[in-house]
Parts: sequence; C-alpha cells; structure tokens
Amino acid sequence: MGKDVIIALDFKNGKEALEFLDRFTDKKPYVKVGMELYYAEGPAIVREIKKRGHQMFLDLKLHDIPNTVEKAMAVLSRLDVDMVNLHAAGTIEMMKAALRGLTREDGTRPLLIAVTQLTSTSQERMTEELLIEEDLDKVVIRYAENADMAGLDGVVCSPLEAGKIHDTCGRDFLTITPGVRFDNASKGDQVRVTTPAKAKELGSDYIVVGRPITQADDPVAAYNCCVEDFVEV
Ligand SMILES: O=C(O)c1cc(=O)[nH]c(=O)n1[C@@H]1O[C@H](COP(=O)(O)O)[C@@H](O)[C@H]1O
Repeated sequence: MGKDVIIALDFKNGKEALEFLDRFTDKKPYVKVGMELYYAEGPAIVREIKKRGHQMFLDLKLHDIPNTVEKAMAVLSRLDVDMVNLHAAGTIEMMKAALRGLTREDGTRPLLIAVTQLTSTSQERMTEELLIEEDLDKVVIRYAENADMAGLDGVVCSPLEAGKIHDTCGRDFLTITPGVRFDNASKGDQVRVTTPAKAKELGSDYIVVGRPITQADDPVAAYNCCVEDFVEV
C-alpha cells in the first residue's frame, strides 16, 4: 500500500469542488469527500469525481447500532469508492456489521477504516467532557486494536500515534492521518498536528490535508509541497 496525500474536498457544493479539481491538470489527486459536500450533493458528486479518475475516500464516519450501520454500508458498497470510515467508538460488533454490509456479492469492497479519537480532541477535552480518564494515546491504540480485531484495514488517527499503532497492530495496518499543517501555520480547530515531513517520519500511510491546500493562494503548489515532503523519497 503506497503512501499518498489525500485532499479533503471540504466545499459547500459540487461546483466549487469540481472547479477546484480542474486546477490539477497533470495528475488526479486522491480526494476525500466528507459530510459537507456529500450532504449538499449526494452520490452524484461521488460518481462525477470517480468518473474523472480520482481515488476517493468517502468520509461519513458512520456511528450507529450495528444493524443500521450494516444496512447503510450496504448502500455505500454500491458506490465505486476506494475507502470509507466509521467511528471505532461504535464497538467491535458495529465494526463487524459494517464489514458485512460493505462487502459486495463478488467479495470486493472499499478499504474500511475506523476513526479513533478525532484529531481535534485533546487529552483534556477527552477526560473532562467524554469522561475517558486514560491517556489519549492508550485510547487511540485500544480503538485501533478493536478495529483490527473486527477485521478492518486501518484507522484514522493523528500522525503522532501512527508509529505506536504500527508497533501494536503491524506495519500493514493502515494509518490515515489528518491533522497536518505546514510549519508555523494556524492549527485552526485541529489539536494533534504535525507537518507532512514529520508525518512521513512517524510512519503515516496516508495524510489527509484540507484547508492548507484548499485555502492556499496556490492550491496546486501547496499540494505539490505535501507530495514532495510526504511521498517522494
Ligand atoms: O475522518 C476524517 O477524515 C477526519 C478524522 C479526524 O480525526 N480529523 C479530521 O480532521 N478528519 C477530516 O480531515 C479533514 C482535515 O481538514 P483540515 O483540518 O482542513 O486539514 C477534514 O475533512 C476532517 O473532517
């Protein structure tokens, strides 16, 4: 599984998202469609972007009772996307149900990845508001172990936890890591962040980058910087 930069297409409508993608003339970046764009445009935007030849992470972070998640993943399995996610907090039973629902009749399926603790969650918020007293690292690793036991392909976590997750779940267990910022840039609502180069050093398999690219003066240049720092040897 190669390393790659996934651009988060956090746009309010399909027009803005497609105009943004029109800027990338020499290669088709791996992209992520999240709740904002999917709720605005529905499956049509997934089909249009896939038709253009992009690999796609459909980020809807499913979190519900097992039966509901199984049925919802069965619907998503009809879309030709490359990766989907859910919340590991839904428990191992929910994750197993998701895997059943996502697997098509011919046995194929997109990669299934579990969100551990959101990269916007600090130790303090987790303890004070979520009442989880354990160290955040330990919680992230336990959620990753649960996802691994459920048969999933990997997790979403911050680059800071990627190495520990590979030590625990093996090098082939994928770490998809948002929480990426260029040096000295604003973190915004992100809490657990690193640069693309640091994410590479820490062993992330994919980095997910939104505003540092989509809100850059020159998004293509910003994307190329991420690729140079994270992908290229
Ligand atoms: O599952 C995700 O993609 C995700 C999980 C997580 O823990 N943190 C996180 O930021 N994300 C997503 O990754 C993207 C990060 O965007 P930026 O903060 O603009 O780079 C957003 O689309 C988030 O929804």
